[in-house]
Amino acid sequence: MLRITDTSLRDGSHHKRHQFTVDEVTSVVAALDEAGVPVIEVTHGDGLGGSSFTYGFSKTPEQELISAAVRTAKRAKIAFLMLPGVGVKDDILVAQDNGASICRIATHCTEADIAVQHFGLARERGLETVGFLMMAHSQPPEMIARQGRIMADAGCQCVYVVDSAGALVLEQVSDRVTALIEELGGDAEVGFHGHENLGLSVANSIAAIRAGARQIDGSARRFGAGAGNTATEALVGVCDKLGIETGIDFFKIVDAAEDVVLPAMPEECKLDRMALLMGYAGVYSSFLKHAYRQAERYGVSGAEILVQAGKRKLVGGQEDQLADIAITLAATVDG
Ligand SMILES: CC[C@H](O)CC(=O)C(=O)O
Ligand SMILES: [Mn+2]
Repeated sequence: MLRITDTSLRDGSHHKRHQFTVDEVTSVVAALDEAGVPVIEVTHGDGLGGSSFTYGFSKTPEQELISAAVRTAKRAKIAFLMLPGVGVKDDILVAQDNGASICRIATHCTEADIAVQHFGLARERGLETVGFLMMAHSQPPEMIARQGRIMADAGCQCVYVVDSAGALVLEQVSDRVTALIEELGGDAEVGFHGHENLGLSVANSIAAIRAGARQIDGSARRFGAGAGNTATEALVGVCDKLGIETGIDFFKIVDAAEDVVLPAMPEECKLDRMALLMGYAGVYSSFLKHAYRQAERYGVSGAEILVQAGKRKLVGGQEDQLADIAITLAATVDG
C-alpha cells in the first residue's frame, strides 16, 4: 500500500507564518486521522528549532503542538521534521518523549553527510527515519542517488526526492526516483514531496509512484509553502481511480480538507505570479513569505527578489540573502 504523509501542519506552517494554535492542530489531526491518513507531520515550517528571528517565531511552541497531535491521533503516527543545525539532537529526543514516532531529517540535496549522526541517533532510539533531499531539481539523478546512499548508510529508511521549488517536470521526477531505487536496492524506500508551483504536484506524484516511490507527501487543501503541496484529497482521488491503494477514505478526506483544514488557513495557497516564478526559476517555496516581507520593507518587486534568488541559487537557511537582494534592488532603483 502507498503511504501518504500529510504535511499541512508542518509545510502549512510556512503559509501560516508559524501561527498554529493547539485547537487548530487538534481539529486538523482529528479530521485527517478519521479519514485514515496514516502519517501526519507537525513541526515549525523550518523544522524543530525553526522558531527564530530568521525563520519566524511560532505562536505556540512546536513541542506543544506535537503533544496535542499525539494526544488526538487514534491511528495516525505523528512525524516531525528537523534540519541539522536549525534543530539539534536534543530536539529529536524531546519530540520522541512527546510521542512522535517518525523522524524526518532534511538536508540540501548535496549535503546528506550533515545528517549522519541524526539518523544514527534516531535509529538508536527506535524512531522510524525518513530523509529529505531538498531542492532536488538542482542536481542530476546521479547526484541524488549518491546522496541517498549516504542517508541510507546512516540509517535512513526512506529517502525522499524533495521538489522544494516545485520545479521538477514529470520525467525529471521519475528519473530521480529511479536513480535512487537503483542505488538503494532494498536498503531504503523512496518517497516524493511535491509543490504546486508549476501546477504539477499530483501528476509528479503519480510519476514518482509509477517509478517505484512508496511514500508520498500531500497537504490537505495544498496547505503548504509557495503554491502549496500536492493536495492530499486530490492525490487520494487520483490513486483511487488508478487502483493505487492508500487506505484513505476519499469522501472523508475531501470533507476534512474543506470543513476543517481550510478554516485553519489564512487564505488559499495561490498558483499566482509569485508561485509560478518560484517553480520556473527554481526557488525554495518557503522563501515566498520572506520575499513578500522584504519587498514591502524595501519598496521593491517581490517577483524580482525571487528571480534574483533563483540566479543566486539560494538554498534553505539563506533567507537573510533575500533582504540583501531587496536592499541591492532598492539601491539600483534609487540610483
Ligand atoms: C525548511 C524545510 C522545508 O520547508 C522542507 C520542505 O518541505 C521542502 O524543502 O519542500
Ligand atoms: Mn515542502
